[in-house]
Amino acid sequence: MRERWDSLVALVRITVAASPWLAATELLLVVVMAVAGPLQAYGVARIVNAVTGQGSVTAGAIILFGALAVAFGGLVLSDAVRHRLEDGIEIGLQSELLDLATKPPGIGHHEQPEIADRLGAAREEFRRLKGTAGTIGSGLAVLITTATVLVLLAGIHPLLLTLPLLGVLRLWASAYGARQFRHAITVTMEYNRRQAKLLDVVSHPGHGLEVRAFGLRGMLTDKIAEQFRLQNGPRWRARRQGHLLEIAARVLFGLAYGAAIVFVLWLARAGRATPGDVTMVMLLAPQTDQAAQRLSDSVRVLIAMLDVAGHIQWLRRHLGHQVAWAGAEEPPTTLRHGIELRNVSFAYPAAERPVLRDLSVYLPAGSTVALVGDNGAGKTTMVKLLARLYDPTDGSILVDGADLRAINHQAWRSRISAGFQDFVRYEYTAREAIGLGEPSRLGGPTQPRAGAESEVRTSGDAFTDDSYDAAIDAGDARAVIDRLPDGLDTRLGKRFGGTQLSGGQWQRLALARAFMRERPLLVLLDEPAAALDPETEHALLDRFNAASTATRETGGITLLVSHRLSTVRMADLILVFENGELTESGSHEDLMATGGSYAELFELQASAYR
Ligand SMILES: Nc1ncnc2c1ncn2[C@@H]1O[C@H](COP(=O)(O)OP(=O)(O)OP(=O)(O)O)[C@@H](O)[C@H]1O
Repeated sequence: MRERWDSLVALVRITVAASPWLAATELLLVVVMAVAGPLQAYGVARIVNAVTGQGSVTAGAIILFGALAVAFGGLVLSDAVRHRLEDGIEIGLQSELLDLATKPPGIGHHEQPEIADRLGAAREEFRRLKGTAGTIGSGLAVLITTATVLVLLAGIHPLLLTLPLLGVLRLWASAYGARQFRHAITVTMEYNRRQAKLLDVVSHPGHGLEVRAFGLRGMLTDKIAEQFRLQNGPRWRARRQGHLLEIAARVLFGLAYGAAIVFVLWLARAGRATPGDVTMVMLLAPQTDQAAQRLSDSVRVLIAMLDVAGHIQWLRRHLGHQVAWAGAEEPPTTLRHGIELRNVSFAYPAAERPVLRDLSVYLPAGSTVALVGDNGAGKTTMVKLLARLYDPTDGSILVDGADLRAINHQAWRSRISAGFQDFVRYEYTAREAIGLGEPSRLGGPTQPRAGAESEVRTSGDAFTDDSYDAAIDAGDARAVIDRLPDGLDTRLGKRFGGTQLSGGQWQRLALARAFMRERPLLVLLDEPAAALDPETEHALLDRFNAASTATRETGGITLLVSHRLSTVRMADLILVFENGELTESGSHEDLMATGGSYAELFELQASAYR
């Protein structure tokens, strides 16, 4: 109950935040229009009585036409107000959800099923909240209409109050059905998420070749249909139950309506009711029915809205808490000593076993460090911890002695450059796709929204052509750019009518991007050239080293993850991982002299090339 109340408060706040004035106007209009309906019936009754010789026609006509004018004017005005209010709510919620999903410093929240479910549900249904003022207003309006109708009917005969009472029964049926349906939605959210994921696999153009080559289409579409069935079975059953209950309540109301008319006719014949009373019952009884219908619609919509508002409120609480772990200190301008991992252990969210265990290692300033080890040994996880996508579960990472947790994560990341195996294919112009390696100097579309906290730290003037040339050469992307019809200004990607690139060409642009940031404190290269042959990877690393002179000047550390030991041997320090633990460390010569697993693997790889 308390949760529902919190959701209701959140719902009202969301609407008022969009525009207090528009929200208040909408509410007022709805209330005024609510009184106008029953007043019209009252006006007609007065006219009928006047025609049969009781009272004046003028008074009845004034009430009738006054109520009609208010209803019409209110309708026109409320339409305009509602649209503006709805737009405000939609824009506000859209950017809030985006902020909630992206503001936490790490990415752990995306991997927690409850957060993923609630984020998915909120994203899918947040537009429902646009109509909050209308729905709450309409509920209030119905209550006012019903109160007016109650007074008018009670004036004729108290027994007629049975009609609005049956309306309450209908309302209960509707609320019960709506609650059952929302419950069915909540318990089937997981199937919805799986279905979305599978749809993404089937419909993503990049997956087309593999899906067809393995003949997976049939199997995947069957799986999608299965998730659809699992999701919709309980939802349809809940909906059907709700409908049956509502139909039963409506039939009961219809019978009571018939009985009420017979009853008031009997009263009129006995001289205990006027012809105006008969007309009024005939007009008001359907209004009670409509009121019950509108109120049950409002209740159904409100229950759905409360669910969505509840998700948003929950996300605010949980993700807001995660935002709190963002530190406030600035990173050092230059690294004087290096980065130390002290007794670091790490387990992924919701995972039972730690992936890294009690890792202690010193990465000296200005050095190139290579991470090697079997698949799943924990190399990428260490890279993610250094980029502060996650915080260690135990132990700490010290940057020149300062705990990384105390450093502002955005400021820290603005001093990191990176090249990954799973790089992003930005379908912008080639200039932008490369320049995004240092967005603060790119200008234009990457500038933050007004009022939003900037993720982009200014680090110098806009790029010159020389900056691009140097990065393109270092990333070995010159041939790719030369073949583009408009050079750097060519739009990339077929989706927006641009030029499509091959996997290797995209990769070279990603590498050029990694060279755009000047004076980084940390360069993270996680198998950035996995799709290239060993010689090209070697040459790339040489270029990276040459370009890293500036990095070394600032004490910057280059961290390279690679399975090719011929490339790795040039590193100052090689760290060998096995099953989440650091088993060997030292220079190539040291490790070869030790004769451990590194030396064994190096010999094995070298013999394959002899
Ligand atoms: N997001 C995640 N959630 C849960 N477990 C994860 C996640 N990412 C990786 N893991 C697990 O952590 C372990 C280490 O993964 P990691 O990616 O660090 O290995 P790696 O040494 O980089 O492997 P590779 O050489 O294959 O890239 C693996 O067992 C993997 O299953």
